[in-house]
Amino acid sequence: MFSLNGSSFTNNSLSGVSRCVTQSSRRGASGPMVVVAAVNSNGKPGDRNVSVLVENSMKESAAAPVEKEIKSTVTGGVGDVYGEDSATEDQSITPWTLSVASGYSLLRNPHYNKGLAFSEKERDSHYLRGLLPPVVVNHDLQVKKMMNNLRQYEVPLQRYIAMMDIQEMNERLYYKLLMDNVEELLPIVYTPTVGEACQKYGSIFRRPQGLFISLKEKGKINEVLKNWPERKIQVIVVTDGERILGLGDLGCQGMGIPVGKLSLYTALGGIRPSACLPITIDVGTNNEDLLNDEFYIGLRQRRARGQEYAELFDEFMYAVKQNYGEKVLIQFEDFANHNAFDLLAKYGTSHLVFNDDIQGTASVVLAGLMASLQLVGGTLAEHTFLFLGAGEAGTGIAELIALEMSKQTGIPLEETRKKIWMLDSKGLIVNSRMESLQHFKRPWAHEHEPVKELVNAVKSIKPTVLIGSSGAGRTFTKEVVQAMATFNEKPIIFALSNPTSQSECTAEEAYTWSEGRAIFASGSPFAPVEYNGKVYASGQANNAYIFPGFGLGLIISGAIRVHDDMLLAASEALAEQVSQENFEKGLIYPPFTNIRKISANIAAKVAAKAYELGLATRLPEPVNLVAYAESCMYSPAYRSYR
Ligand SMILES: O=C([O-])CC(=O)C(=O)O
Ligand SMILES: [Mg+2]
Repeated sequence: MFSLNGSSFTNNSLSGVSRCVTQSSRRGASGPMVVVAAVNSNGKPGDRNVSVLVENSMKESAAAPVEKEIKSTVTGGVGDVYGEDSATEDQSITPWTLSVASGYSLLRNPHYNKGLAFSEKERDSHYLRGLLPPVVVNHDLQVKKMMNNLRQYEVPLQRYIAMMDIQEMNERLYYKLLMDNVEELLPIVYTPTVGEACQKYGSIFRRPQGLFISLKEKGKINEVLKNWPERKIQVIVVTDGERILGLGDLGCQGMGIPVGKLSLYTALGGIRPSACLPITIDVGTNNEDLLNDEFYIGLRQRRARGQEYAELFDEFMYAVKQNYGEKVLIQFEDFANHNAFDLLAKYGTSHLVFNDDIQGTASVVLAGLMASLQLVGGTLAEHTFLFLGAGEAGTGIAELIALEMSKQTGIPLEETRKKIWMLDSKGLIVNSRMESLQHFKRPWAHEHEPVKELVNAVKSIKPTVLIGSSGAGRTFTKEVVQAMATFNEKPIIFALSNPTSQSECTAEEAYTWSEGRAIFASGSPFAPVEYNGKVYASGQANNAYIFPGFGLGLIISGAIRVHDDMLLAASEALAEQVSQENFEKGLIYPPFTNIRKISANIAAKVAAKAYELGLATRLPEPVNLVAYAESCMYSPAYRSYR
């Protein structure tokens, strides 16, 4: 129920407007205020079948006399809850209604705006007459026009900015564009262009996206969360900007990453946009260039560490739980190693948390390896792995591979780990270095003489699989790739570091130097390569394949914790989606064009695992989880407003 005084409401899907009202009314604020009441068809408050009347009351000063206006009521259909269609919501609360002060504000609200697609009837009933030119177009034509416009821009960053503007103008157009043109637009809103966008985020800054929580907000994070206009949050992606892709410390400008990841949660995984919350924790930056950049948008100080950092983070984590409950998924993204492992360990037992760089990357790479075995033969345990880079991605992947090997063979984890070697900036990780190793590297120290150079490690260990997770570009040299190709008929080479500039080698280098024999995948996309008259298309081993479906699976099952077995389930689900036709082209990942179907399959396996492990709270378990996952997905189709 709602109360006009704003003292109580129970619908947890309230728009931000109504929540603001509730707050300001409670405090008796004298500033600009919007009073929201929910009424039933008789105009009485408190019915489920609500109309929301928005009344603008400007009581601020004599210059702004009380202004009352009750205008248009926009009503949606069954399946939508407060303007959002997703069965991850309670479907019984329908229909939804939104009142807007005027047609003019409707056109400026990205959640509801349809632009030229408003019908004649809608133009009549929502005060839009004259505010739009006469033509009425459909969604498809809008998409076609926007794609034509986007393609005029030759510089990817310009396309990124144009996409930002579309998102701010018309959300459903943005998501339809992205979904209908996923292969073309993923490299724009996501890796690699998002990396450049973060580097220049201050300069291209327009309207803020997401929530910025800096040291200035210490002690007030609860209030900050309440400033966000949505109440029913299902996924948070949070970064502190210290290790943005392979680009290093970009401080507050790392915000592009949570924003981009959450766009994918919606477009690829079907989580409704209003349930997604991008957050950047700003504790400063050690990036001198940014500290001296007049357009930098973050705190101009060096990074807080130790207790100051821990306290801010703790306050944040508990405020999140308090505001959004224990089933909100918190995805950690692009933290530096030293924080990434600690935060995951610290909050993994009290919150629904997932580190995409450790766990999402691991799951996508394991899926690619499972698929590769169809091309090269053998079991996982029969292969030997060498990693360049022993940080979050490298050790995360290694651990998941070792776990899967152990499950398949019954050999203890300590033993399966011995099939996996790692080389960091100081050389091969060997027992004699044990004392000085960071804790997350220790399980990977094996008996071997010290080796400094990658090429020498390759020659000595003779891996069948070489994985780059170093963040350092062009480190798989010709000599390294050629060495891999001398003792492997089909060397498996994954150059995972992002963006493209940091990739350990290019697709062209991998195919050319291995004489077309490599099974190659990379974190950032590469165009198909022609070598000796044959075209080689490579796969993108990017966690974008996993996290949207993984998150959907957690949400639809009401999971309260993440478990490694769920990651293994996600890998299996993804590997199963690689078709014979894909294999024939040498592909070990399915194309992104089918990503929603892939995500539904991943979600179903993850959810099934959550039920099996007793970690699911949404009961009863749906009979057909794939169908259920699909039915839960957000659609960007326009609603018609009565
Ligand atoms: O964002 C991406 O493309 C993959 C990823 O998580 C990273 O590189 O940190
Ligand atoms: Mg990342």
